[in-house]
Amino acid sequence: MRSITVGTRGSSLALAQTRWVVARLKEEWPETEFRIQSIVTQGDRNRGSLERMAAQGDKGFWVKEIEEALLQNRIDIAVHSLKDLPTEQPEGLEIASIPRRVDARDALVGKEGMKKLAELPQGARVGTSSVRRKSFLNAFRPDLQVVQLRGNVDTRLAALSGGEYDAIILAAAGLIRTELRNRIDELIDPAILLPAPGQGALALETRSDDDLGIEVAYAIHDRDTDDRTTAEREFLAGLGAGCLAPVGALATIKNGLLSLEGWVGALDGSTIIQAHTQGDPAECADLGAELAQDLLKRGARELVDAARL
Ligand SMILES: NCc1[nH]cc(CCC(=O)O)c1CC(=O)O
Repeated sequence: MRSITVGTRGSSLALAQTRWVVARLKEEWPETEFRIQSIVTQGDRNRGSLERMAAQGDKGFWVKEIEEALLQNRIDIAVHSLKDLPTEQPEGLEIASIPRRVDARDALVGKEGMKKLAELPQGARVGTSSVRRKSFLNAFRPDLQVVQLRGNVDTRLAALSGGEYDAIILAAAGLIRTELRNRIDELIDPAILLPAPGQGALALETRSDDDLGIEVAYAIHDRDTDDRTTAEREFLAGLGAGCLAPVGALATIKNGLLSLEGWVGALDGSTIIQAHTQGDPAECADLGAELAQDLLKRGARELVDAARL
């Protein structure tokens, strides 16, 4: 029996999404044995210094050790949250497959009586770790107190029960994949808060010369999700930004037409630049790159750079 080792981070979300991937792969390749191996990354070790890493422009802190394990043949397929994966692939590695996206949206989880963003009382304390969500909250509801909230999904929910926050915002996909869908009080309309590029999608990464690993991973590839997230990630790359920038993007495909929304904001919400484009899904990469150029002409670089300082 041939055996494939699938590597991922050790968080409950990483393991849940990897078990999902392996179950799907097993359906396609019943004769193959799959093992799961968890790997500790720099992001897991140094939670407190995430901001410093972002300031230094370090983009790979959730994936570096996992990519080393791939390159050293310790694992054959790596499972990442696509939004954590830098837009440039290291030499010798490639994204072999992007499975079907779950839900790209952000979710609000609130205390009793704090179940909708628009209905939160003045001054409510909202926890989030992301500069994108912070920028948006400051723009949409400047009266709210945006409070730092770090850690994995379980830690964040525990902080909410601990009473430190009135509500928290996190990716819906993370809750759905860890079977906490029932905790979601509101799926925030992307017309209000655009998700992070690639949010809610996974990436299966392999060695570029591993034909077997690529073939195995590709069996669960989803073309629509690939086109959509390619447009979003080219937009992010075109802005010269990474996953810790105040950048939102969401592509949808309807009747054979890809629509892409892009957004960049100042951390304090004082400035927001947004734009929209649409076209043939086959042109997804160009659509993303062009939208980035559009926003750069309107001052987006300054906003991306300001968030780094
Ligand atoms: N940056 C952490 C991270 N990376 C992926 C997810 C959620 C799952 C996804 O977006 O696919 C999360 C947590 C969050 O943003 O709430």
